Amino acid sequence: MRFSPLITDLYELTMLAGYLEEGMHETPAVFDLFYRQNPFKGGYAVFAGLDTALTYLENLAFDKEEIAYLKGLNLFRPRFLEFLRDFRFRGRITAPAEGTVVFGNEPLLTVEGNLAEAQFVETALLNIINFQTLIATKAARIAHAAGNAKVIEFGLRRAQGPDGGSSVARAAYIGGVRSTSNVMAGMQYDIPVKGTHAHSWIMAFPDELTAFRAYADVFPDSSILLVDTYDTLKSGMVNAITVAGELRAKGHELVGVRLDSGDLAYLSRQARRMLDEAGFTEAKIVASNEVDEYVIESILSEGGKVDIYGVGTKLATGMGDGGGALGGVYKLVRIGAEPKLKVTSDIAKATLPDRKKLLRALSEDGSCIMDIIALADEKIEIGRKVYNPVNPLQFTHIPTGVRLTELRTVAMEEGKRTGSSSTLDQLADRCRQQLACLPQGCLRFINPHTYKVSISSGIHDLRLRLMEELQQA
Ligand SMILES: Nc1ncnc2c1ncn2[C@@H]1O[C@H](COP(=O)(O)OP(=O)(O)OP(=O)(O)O)[C@@H](O)[C@H]1O
Ligand SMILES: O=P(O)(O)OC[C@H]1O[C@H](OP(=O)(O)OP(=O)(O)O)[C@H](O)[C@@H]1O
Ligand SMILES: O=C(O)c1cccnc1
Repeated sequence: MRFSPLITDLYELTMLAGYLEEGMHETPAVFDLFYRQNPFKGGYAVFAGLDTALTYLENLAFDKEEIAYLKGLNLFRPRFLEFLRDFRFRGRITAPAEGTVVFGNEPLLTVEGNLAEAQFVETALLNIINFQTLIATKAARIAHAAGNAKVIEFGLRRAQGPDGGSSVARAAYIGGVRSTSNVMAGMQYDIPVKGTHAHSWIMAFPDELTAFRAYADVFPDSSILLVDTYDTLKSGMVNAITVAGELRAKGHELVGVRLDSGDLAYLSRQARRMLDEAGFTEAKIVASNEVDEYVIESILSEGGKVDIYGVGTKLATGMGDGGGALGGVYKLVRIGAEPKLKVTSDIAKATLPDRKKLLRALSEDGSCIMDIIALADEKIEIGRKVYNPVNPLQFTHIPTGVRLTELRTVAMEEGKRTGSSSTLDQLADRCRQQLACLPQGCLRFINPHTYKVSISSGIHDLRLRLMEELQQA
């Protein structure tokens, strides 16, 4: 799939033209992509979007029409337009695998290349990684709340445009949502497609029973009937059970019913009772209507009997406190041989300089203990002093008995992928396994436990030295 290189902010192009004029375009540079606060005021994020980002980078090239369009802006010199003809990304990408659980301040993607290519890809990489990571995280929260119940993604109609809808389905799958109603995403990413029918199907027929019978006739082995058009318990459930009986008499089974309004806890309990009493113990109950992780928790706390949640708007738009968008940023951390620091009066916003590695300390049973951000060539040993990245007065030591693993690998070298893509199932499995290894409190929605992310003494000392140098300058 080709992404146009014009999927960018104008300033990436003006800076690129400027670097060319200044003769800086070939200077080696390193950028880190990271976010500061976990989305949804939650305890973690699920990294997603890498494969999409690599596809973008691998195919990055301006075609004739795009260059002609830029020429028509009367902004750029001919030499720059000429330069764009052979412009490609030939750098290195270091990143965690998709589905990895990550935290604020951790370098996610590190982009190394010449200043021209490494700067230019900022906007597109942020667009891809911010959105998919946000949605994978929301999906993981919803799937966690749902427990043994399954979740179908119903969000296309409320997603941020048709392409946003496809990214939603992909990222939601990584986060633990098992299927989508989005047929294009099904074809593109081999995600199982699932669905029921709308209220308009019922309204198009003279009455509800006739509508149910007609649907069941066409789909005798895959009907989920929407029971809330008139009255869920007095009409919808009664008619659905009639049709379930008729189907069984012909050797078929009703797959289930869908509730789309009212108190989903109460209605699902009643619907379950009615289905069971009529002998349809295997028929599933699907619940939809502005469902999110909080609604699911509430339904479960009241003994709701939902087998499958259909989740649309709140998943597809990453809605929620601290949601809506992931605030990932892209910062220069090294240029030429010099580590770089962006300082503000707020140390929490000062960037972490230089090329880094990201380590995770695991206990013997694989539980996550803490993450450590260190300089790429720094030796990190058990017992070493490490610092809180936003409050260097707080420090701790890497505990004994842990095993340190590198969370990131080189995913692209000289503009080419270093390995083949994983399947979405492998990415979703990784996410599930990693969430199971987090401290339990990180998964809770209200005031989650803050997972410890520390910086090494190497980064700490380098940051202090650079800050002092800047103050003296
Ligand atoms: N047991 C429950 N616990 C918490 N929230 C619930 C429960 N049951 C339903 N909800 C949520 O309450 C809200 C119900 O909203 P509202 O009352 O506007 O819908 P409705 O009138 O039932 O349906 P509609 O307006 O779509 O016909 C939805 O967001 C739904 O997800
Ligand atoms: O509520 P969401 O999580 O976004 O899930 C998708 C919703 O989309 C459909 O109805 P739509 O909202 O189009 O109309 P309706 O609810 O008024 O029938 C469906 O019936 C769900 O209610
Ligand atoms: O198949 C469904 O029931 C469905 C699909 C999209 C949105 N709401 C419901």
